[in-house]
Amino acid sequence: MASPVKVCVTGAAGQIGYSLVYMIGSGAVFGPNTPVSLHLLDIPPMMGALEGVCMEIADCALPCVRDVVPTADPAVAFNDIDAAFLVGAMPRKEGMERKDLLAANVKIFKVQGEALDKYAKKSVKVLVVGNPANTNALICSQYAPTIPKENFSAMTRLDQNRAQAQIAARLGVPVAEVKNCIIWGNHSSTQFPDVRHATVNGKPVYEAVNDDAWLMGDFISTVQKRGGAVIAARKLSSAMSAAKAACDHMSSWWNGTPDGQFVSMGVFSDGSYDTAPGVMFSFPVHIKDRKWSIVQGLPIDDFAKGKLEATGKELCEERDDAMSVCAAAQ
Ligand SMILES: NC(=O)C1=CN([C@@H]2O[C@H](COP(=O)(O)OP(=O)(O)OC[C@H]3O[C@@H](n4cnc5c(N)ncnc54)[C@H](O)[C@@H]3O)[C@@H](O)[C@H]2O)C=CC1
Ligand SMILES: O=C(O)CCC(=O)C(=O)O
Repeated sequence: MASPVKVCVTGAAGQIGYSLVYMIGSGAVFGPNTPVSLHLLDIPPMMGALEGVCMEIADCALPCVRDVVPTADPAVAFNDIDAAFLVGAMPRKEGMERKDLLAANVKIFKVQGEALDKYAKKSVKVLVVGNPANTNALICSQYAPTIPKENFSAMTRLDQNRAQAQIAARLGVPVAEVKNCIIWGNHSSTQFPDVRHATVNGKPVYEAVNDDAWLMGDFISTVQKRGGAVIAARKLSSAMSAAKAACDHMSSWWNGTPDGQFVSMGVFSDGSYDTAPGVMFSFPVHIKDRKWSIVQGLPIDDFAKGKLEATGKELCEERDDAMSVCAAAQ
């Protein structure tokens, strides 16, 4: 058997962590024949709960799990890792926007960026899930200057999955038949879920649905507000679906995207589609050999242009706020 992929999950004793470590251990991300070494990080008061999670991983008897390292020390958690799922952060409660978490959570990602820089492999692939995910990923990368910027990403795959599921439900087709839904911008209520380039069984979604008012109205707001709707119903934020999306994101990054298909990831903007360079903007990307590239040349109409501008403006504001928080914490 190959040598294990060393994978860190932060916030491993939390809600998302509980589903995520099982999915990684089951082979859903790195493959059913690839052993994994699970490095599980949480804060000192959660070490008891984390021990329980470790007992359960053992009791699952997962063939892929080579070893499990529970710890509250980032130096141990990030040591020589190949992949990181940065989940550990405060979730929002009812009535909050994700950016309300910025002041509390951005400092975590500064400290973890510094630790990744010191202890992780330079090839480490970092997925930030903790909110506000795009801006946390930006800060994390900023404090890890010896790791290439391309190795940091933020999760908008849950939004992509939500968009795909909404279209499938509307058309009464299996979800796998819907392809190439795009999430542009921020993982927030300004995100732009865009199905202008999506297909269902090869046919354009706009033709198949044949209801532009819905696609440009309720469809978009349903996806934008889905996280809040789950909080209102569960009194807790999305966890199972978030863990599944994190696995989908890392699996696409590790294994690549099929020809003709793309996925959405928050990545460093290079100014494509007139977005602000340097913010972590969600774009459609192709992935090959563990390298993503932004899909170029998609036509952007005036409606889409306005949406991209609004979400880009919010990302620039979040970036400026986050920089002030980090500067004040020096
Ligand atoms: N990008 C996305 O699509 C989504 C993002 N999220 C975000 O993911 C984050 C985690 O959500 P849940 O698991 O539901 O929260 P949770 O509160 O159940 O778990 C968070 C865990 O992180 C730990 N933690 C806090 N600070 C830490 C640190 N410095 N180092 C390591 N661990 C630390 C906590 O002790 C806790 O065990 C939240 O910020 C939430 O908003 C949630 C769903 C989707
Ligand atoms: O909306 C939230 O803050 C909860 C978690 C999340 O980011 C989501 O469900 O999309």
